[in-house]
Formats: sequence, structure tokens, C-alpha cells
Amino acid sequence: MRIAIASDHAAWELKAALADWLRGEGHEVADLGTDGPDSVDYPDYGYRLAEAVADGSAERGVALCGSGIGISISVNRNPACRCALVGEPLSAKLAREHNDANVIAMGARLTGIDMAKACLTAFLTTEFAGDRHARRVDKLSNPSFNPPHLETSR
Ligand SMILES: O=C(CO)[C@H](O)[C@H](O)[C@H](O)COP(=O)(O)O
Repeated sequence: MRIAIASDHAAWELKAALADWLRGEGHEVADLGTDGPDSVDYPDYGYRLAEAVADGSAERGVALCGSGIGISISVNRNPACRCALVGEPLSAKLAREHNDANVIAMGARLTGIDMAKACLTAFLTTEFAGDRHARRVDKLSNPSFNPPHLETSR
């Protein structure tokens, strides 16, 4: 699979380790930086990663920062991306099955290398389940979709 991976300074070592591991697993990996501990801003790398997924050069994306929160928010600003922030493999599996997530985000200050590999394995090997989930994902992707007015009962 063609996979793009990006991080800020807080996660560059995890990124390098995961990129090597993914290549060893037979994937084609584009490492979009950052490449060292110098402080950078996660949106710069989140936007770059999202663009690689949006333009089709990557089929999937891996987004990393200290907590995973900032870079996942950045990626999700691109309407072509559905980025799921996860910390354990069941969430990664459900992100594929129910949400057709095309980007996974993790936090290097919260998630160790073995757990990150387990999450990635689930993310890369689980198919989207479609059916009722497709209707919901379509609503996320359609920019002209108007959410129905929700009545609240008192
Ligand atoms: O954006 C984040 C939190 O939402 C990431 O965890 C960043 O990596 C973190 O904020 C960077 O913090 P630092 O103190 O500048 O290293």
C-alpha cells in the first residue's frame, strides 16, 4: 500500500521507527517529515499529509504528534480526509469498519511503539463495512449536506 507518514518534533522518532517497520512489511512509504527534534508546528505537517491523501499520491496516512490531537485536527480540516485518533487496536479497527478512516493519528507521548504497530496493523488490514455506515460517511463527505433539524424533547 502507498502510505504517507508525518509528524511534528514530538513524534519524529516514532515516525522514523514506524516508517522503517512499514517498509519492512512491504509498503511504499513517503516520509513527509519532520526529521529531527527541532520544534515545528503540527499543522504544517498535518496539512502536508492531508494533501498527499487528497491528491491520491497516498492511499492511507499516518499522522503523529505528542498527543495525536493537534495533528488529527489539522488533517481533518481537509474534506478528503477522515482521520481517527486512536490509542488501541479496537478503535483503529472500528475506524476502518465504521468510518472508512483513511488517516490514523496517534500520540507519541501516550502510545508506545508496540501499541502503535498493533493499531497500524488493525488500520491497514480492516475493510470498510459499508451498508448503513456508507450512508453516514457520505454525509461527512458531502459539502452541501444540510443536517436535519433535531427536535429536543423536554
Ligand atoms: O498538538 C499537540 C497537542 O494537541 C501535540 O501533542 C504537539 O506535539 C505538542 O503540543 C507539542 O508540544 P511542545 O511542548 O511544543 O513540544
